[in-house]
Amino acid sequence: MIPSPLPSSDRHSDTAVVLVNLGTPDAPTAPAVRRYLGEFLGDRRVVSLPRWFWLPLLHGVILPLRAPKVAPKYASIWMPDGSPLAVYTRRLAEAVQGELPGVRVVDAMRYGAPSLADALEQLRADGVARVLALPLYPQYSTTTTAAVGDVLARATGCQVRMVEDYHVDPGWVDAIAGSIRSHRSVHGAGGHLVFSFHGLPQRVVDAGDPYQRQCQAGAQAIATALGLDDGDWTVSYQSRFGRERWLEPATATTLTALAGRGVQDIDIIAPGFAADCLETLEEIAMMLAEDVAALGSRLRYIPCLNDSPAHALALAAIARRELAGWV
Ligand SMILES: C=CC1=C(C)c2cc3[nH]c(cc4nc(cc5[nH]c(cc1n2)c(C)c5CCC(=O)O)C(CCC(=O)O)=C4C)c(C)c3C=C
Ligand SMILES: [Fe+2]
Ligand SMILES: [Fe+2]
Repeated sequence: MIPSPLPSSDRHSDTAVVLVNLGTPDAPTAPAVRRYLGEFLGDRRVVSLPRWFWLPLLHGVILPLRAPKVAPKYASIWMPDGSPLAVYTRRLAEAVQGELPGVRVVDAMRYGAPSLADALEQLRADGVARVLALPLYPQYSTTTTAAVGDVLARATGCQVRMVEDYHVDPGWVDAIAGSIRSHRSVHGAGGHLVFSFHGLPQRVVDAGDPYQRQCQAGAQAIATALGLDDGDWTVSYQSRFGRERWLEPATATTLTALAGRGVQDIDIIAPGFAADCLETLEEIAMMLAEDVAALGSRLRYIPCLNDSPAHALALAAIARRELAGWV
């Protein structure tokens, strides 16, 4: 990875903050989607089926079928500078850099490019001694955050720490609440607010993953900050993949029930995603919005925090606090 040009004070800093996101294809084409999904779904943190069974199925059946189906969806959300997830993550790192002079801030991806392993190697080569990794997953999961930890554990030549989660961090809760408030001040308050989080297999949560508990606690903190009554908001889970049981209720089911109850305007936000991506822009803002419209209601999507100043401030505060305690 070629680091972006930075003021010399930052380039020569002995401390770095790495914002780590999931990753995304580098083009909206079937071969690029296949490469990306192959790396992502090939990680045993994400799919823990026995390798002898899963890898032939993944590469022989799932990827050849899924990549050509998903590539046009990526094409429908692609930005002039690339995949939204990559573009917003890069801009967010620049915004956080603005809040943390004297510390070098870079972005990296767990799967695909710019790869986290390459970023760590580059930082070490540049003489950085301390690296604070901030996975852009507000809620901890063994499927996502721990997979970042796997790469960090292999880093050599510098000290590495990781922020485990920030699901009820006051600055982050305020940033999300502020974004909902300003959306509602422009469009009016919808009849109901849905917090839609990426789903997980129920089996993963049953094995002790704290993800669902953190999603619930975070949504509750945001609802409290907004002064919402219990009946005015719902948590749901989207993006089911595969045949086993995933967390419930499913976002699609929740939206159908709300529209069926006659709720005209439904606001929806996805606080598990730091940056807009396929799962928000295509799945929620396009597909689910169409489904809701067909039932005679309106789904109003509130974007992720992306590279907003409030997001940069919240993440910079988390990083500053971690670095201050690192003596
Ligand atoms: C077993 C499969 C999956 C698990 C477990 C999973 C957990 C998980 N994922 C995110 C965040 C994102 N996922 C994204 C895309 C995506 N996720 C899966 C599967 C699992 N995710 C697939 C197959 C895909 C690709 C799209 C598709 O084929 O439908 C994305 C968006 C990436 C982008 O390029 O825009 C994000 C972000 C979390 C937070 C999470 C566990 C908590
Ligand atoms: Fe996912
Ligand atoms: Fe999806």
